[in-house]
Amino acid sequence: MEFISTRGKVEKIGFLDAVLMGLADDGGLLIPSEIPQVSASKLKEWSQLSYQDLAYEIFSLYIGEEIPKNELKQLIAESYATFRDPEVTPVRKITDKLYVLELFHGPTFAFKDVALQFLGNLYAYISKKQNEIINILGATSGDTGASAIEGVRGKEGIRICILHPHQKVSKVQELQMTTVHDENVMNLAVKGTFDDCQGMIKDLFADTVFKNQYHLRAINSINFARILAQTVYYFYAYFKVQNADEQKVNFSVPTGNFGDIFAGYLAKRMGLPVNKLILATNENNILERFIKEGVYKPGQFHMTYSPSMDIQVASNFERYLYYLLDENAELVASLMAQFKKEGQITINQENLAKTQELFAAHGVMGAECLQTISAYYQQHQYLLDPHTACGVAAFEQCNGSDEVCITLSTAHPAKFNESIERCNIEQTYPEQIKQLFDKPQYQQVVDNDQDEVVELLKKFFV
Ligand SMILES: Cc1ncc(COP(=O)(O)O)c(C=O)c1O
Ligand SMILES: N[C@@H](CCOP(=O)(O)O)C(=O)O
Repeated sequence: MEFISTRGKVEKIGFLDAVLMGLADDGGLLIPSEIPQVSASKLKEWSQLSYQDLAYEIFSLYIGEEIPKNELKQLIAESYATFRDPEVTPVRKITDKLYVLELFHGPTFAFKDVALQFLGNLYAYISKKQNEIINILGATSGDTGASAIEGVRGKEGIRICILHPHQKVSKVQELQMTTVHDENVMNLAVKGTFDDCQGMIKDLFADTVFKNQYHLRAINSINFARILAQTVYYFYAYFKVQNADEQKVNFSVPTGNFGDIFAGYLAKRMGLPVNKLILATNENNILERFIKEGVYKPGQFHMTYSPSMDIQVASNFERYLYYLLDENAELVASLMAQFKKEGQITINQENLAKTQELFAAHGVMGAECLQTISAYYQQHQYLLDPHTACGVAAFEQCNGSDEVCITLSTAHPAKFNESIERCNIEQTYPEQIKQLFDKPQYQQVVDNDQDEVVELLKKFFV
């Protein structure tokens, strides 16, 4: 399998080079040159597989011979051995219409672990095999950072620096990142928003001289390996729905950077019979507005009960745009340049209709989010975290009466007790989270200033 850029200015490269490149060198995003197709008979075979075996089959389609079979199997086994549930991502049936796909059984209690446990091990593998220096630079609204740090802490040949928006992540998220005291980890708390953090790292990745000099590697969903690992649970969950092939099966996805829902889009393009992708946002609803109106334009930033989705500029939107525009890289490049200049992209009516054929969207306001948490707790004795609650509220709004829906549960409620307490629900913290409160924190608070960050990176990355 070869990889190309959404902006068309990168020579075709293999999977491992795509992982190391992270952001495409022309500023675009890497995607497979062709999307592998999975036949109905293959799907039937896959429906019987364990999570790990399914991951192996799907990964192999993209990795080919670049990692020997037994080594890939070993990487997958190690990555999912850290999960607390033997099914890795179990599916719970809540009602006849609603299933919840629990993605929070990994070490940091968020869906990010599914991809980042694998990517952390993959980086360690590449570092050892190819003697590559791995200096990871990432931005987080709370979950990616904790998960990426957990995936590589203490690993030889790897350093990691994570930027998070100061005082705009939950307390547990902050503690998960900043109580790690390994010398290969640096946490920078930026006085700004997640978009500021993400903007900074994207600029640094786009500066190929700096990127190559300091061997910068990405763990955000700009890295295609993240998307790939996240496609697996769409297949796995679909196979768990009773009589899925006789029903219309939707997925409802709490969305910020458009990464997780893009993985669902990719699964559909590979042949998984997904009916509709329901995009759930909070008050930061740029993506809801895009799906309803065809205009992609950042709005005012809001702090919400679902802080991990407090995102305005969604990295993976560009990947979707590429496919929406019939893989016309030149057009994508010019639209992205226009976005940089004018802060807005508008698609035509034909493309809006195409988008609305597959996507529905609902922006969930704070009161509706809390009300959904309370209602599901009372009626189904099931405690939703605020991001998942947005997904469930969007399911209620957008699911057709003849459709079933799998809502992605992207985090454990214990990570967001600030929001759960507002529903007057007392929850018990898992032991791993409880112990964080006794530990000292290590982080540097910095201004929202790229030069200040660069100086710190130069000292930290060897
Ligand atoms: C708990 C949680 N839910 C949902 C999201 C949104 O996922 P994505 O950015 O892939 O759209 C995030 C972060 O991105 C998250 O941390
Ligand atoms: N919500 C994310 C934001 C970063 O998204 P990513 O999927 O591109 O890593 C987070 O928790 O950090």
